[in-house]
Amino acid sequence: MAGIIEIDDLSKQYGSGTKALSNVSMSIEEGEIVALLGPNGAGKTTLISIICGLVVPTGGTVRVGGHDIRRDWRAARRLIGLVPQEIALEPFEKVINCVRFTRGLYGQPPDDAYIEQVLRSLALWDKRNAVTKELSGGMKRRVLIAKALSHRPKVLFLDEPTAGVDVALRREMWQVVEQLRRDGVTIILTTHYLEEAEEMADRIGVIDKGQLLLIKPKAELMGEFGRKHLTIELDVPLAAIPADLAGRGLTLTQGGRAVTYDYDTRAARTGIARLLGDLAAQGITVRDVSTKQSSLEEVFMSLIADRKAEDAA
Ligand SMILES: Nc1ncnc2c1ncn2[C@@H]1O[C@H](COP(=O)(O)OP(=O)(O)OP(=O)(O)O)[C@@H](O)[C@H]1O
Repeated sequence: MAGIIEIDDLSKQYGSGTKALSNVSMSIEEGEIVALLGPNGAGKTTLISIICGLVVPTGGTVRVGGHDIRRDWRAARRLIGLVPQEIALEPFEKVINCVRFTRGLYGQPPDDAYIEQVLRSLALWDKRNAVTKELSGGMKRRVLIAKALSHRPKVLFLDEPTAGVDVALRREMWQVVEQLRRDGVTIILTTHYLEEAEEMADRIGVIDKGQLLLIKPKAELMGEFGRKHLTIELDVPLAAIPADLAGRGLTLTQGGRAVTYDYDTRAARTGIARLLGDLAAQGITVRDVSTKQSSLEEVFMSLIADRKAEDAA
């Protein structure tokens, strides 16, 4: 079955000559949350802007709900809401009017019952008559979401929804997104916060230099690229890794009181049993062991670093 968004062989070269996207294809299912990650200038905003009809592609096609975004742009755009990164609100307008106007701009008839539902779901109903300049940063962002939802889109784009906001506000935003997921809205978000993607996304796409490096379910990505770190706490501190254990990828940490060992979770043999045996053979006694899964941040950094190494070769 075709996804709610079907992107096929999409490319964009700006007039300046910059190739911002190269042959990107992906399919997004209804109800999914997809996080797009990539360094600055990777092409994420260009991709979102093309789908939302703000930038014209130089090649390829995009369909939203089966509608081609160029030939059938009106129908495609009706299905889309965009929450931009920058907060731009009319400062002296009441919250409820901002949302009503946006709905009108989409050519939709007034529907105050629906707008009430949206404002309530975003915990803005009590603030409906406040002018936007009186709102906190977190509330303003929620007004942007309310505006983007005002015409009942099926797909919501969030461009760096929590850029520059504090941890408490970020968590609040995650809860809003979780609520939208429960309402069945398909969400595509860009973020520089890896923990955000790890927290919210079903699938993660990594874009670098205009190319989609991969798009995978989060769990699969972590399993495939993830490594585990084993920390072995020692009874007696070591001054150095014994010569017999050199070349085994061990690092002395905690001022010699621990040894860390990185291993591939997919490997047939992790080497842990052998390592513990070899430590015992050296007369090194172990106080405790613990393991830690590498974070998405580490996975992402290693992906981008591999690309840089390939480019340099
Ligand atoms: N209107 C434009 N005209 C010319 N070049 C542009 C334009 N918009 C973006 N670019 C270039 O296209 C490339 C991709 O930019 P884009 O904004 O899509 O990246 P991004 O992944 O969203 O970056 P960031 O994370 O910094 O927002 C960059 O090299 C950028 O300089």
